[in-house]
Amino acid sequence: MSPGRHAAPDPEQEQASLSPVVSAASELGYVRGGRAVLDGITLTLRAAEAVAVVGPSGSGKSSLLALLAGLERPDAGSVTAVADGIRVGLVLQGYGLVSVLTAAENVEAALQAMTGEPGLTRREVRRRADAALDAVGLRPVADHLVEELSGGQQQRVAIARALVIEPTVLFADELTAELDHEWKAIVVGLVLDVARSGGLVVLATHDPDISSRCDRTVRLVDGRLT
Ligand SMILES: Nc1ncnc2c1ncn2[C@@H]1O[C@H](COP(=O)(O)OP(=O)(O)OP(=O)(O)O)[C@@H](O)[C@H]1O
Repeated sequence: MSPGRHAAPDPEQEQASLSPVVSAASELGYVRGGRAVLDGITLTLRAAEAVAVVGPSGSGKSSLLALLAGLERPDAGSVTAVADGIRVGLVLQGYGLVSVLTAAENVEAALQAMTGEPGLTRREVRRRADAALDAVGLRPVADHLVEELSGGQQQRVAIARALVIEPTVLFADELTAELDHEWKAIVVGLVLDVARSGGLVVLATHDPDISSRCDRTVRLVDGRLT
């Protein structure tokens, strides 16, 4: 037996073996309607991890995601995106799709908005959009207007739009709220693949099936981490 095999882990060595920090929140405060929606949130998020944000309705999960994604500004503290070249995929409540465009056009728009992909031909954009829609079972309705799709189909378009850019960070709010059991399992697998490929995934969820598949859970109660 090698000497020191049972020695306590060296904290410095443990730190070195952790994945790089992608985003860090420090003492975040967020006030809306005259009350503290989030208070004193300090959180370190690393590459290659899937983090579930759980807590009762109204505890601040969506607000925390919005701050981490840079969609809202904190009233106290800060969010720092540490890694370079972050490509962020978002699946928000309400989805934010353009209802008078087709499913494929919505997904293509995300690719076209991407910087750093010179020489992406029209044909290649469509090919990638079709592949992303195929992964969520929507290839047959790729040319349908979003407003003609069901809620669950619209949710899957939003997921395809987030995944098509091959995100290095993915924030999703109630990712599978409108999906049946079968699609839920498939979509959660696709999203967790982002973390398995070295990305950061942050999922706000009420669903224990989803949080149990994540690497780590952070719990909010009344805007504070518990
Ligand atoms: N713009 C706003 N104005 C007033 N109150 C707000 C605003 N945004 C959020 N809140 C309040 O902040 C609290 C947290 O909301 P948030 O949507 O972040 O919670 P949540 O945990 O995601 O809830 P749910 O699980 O129901 O989606 C709620 O009480 C909400 O009413």
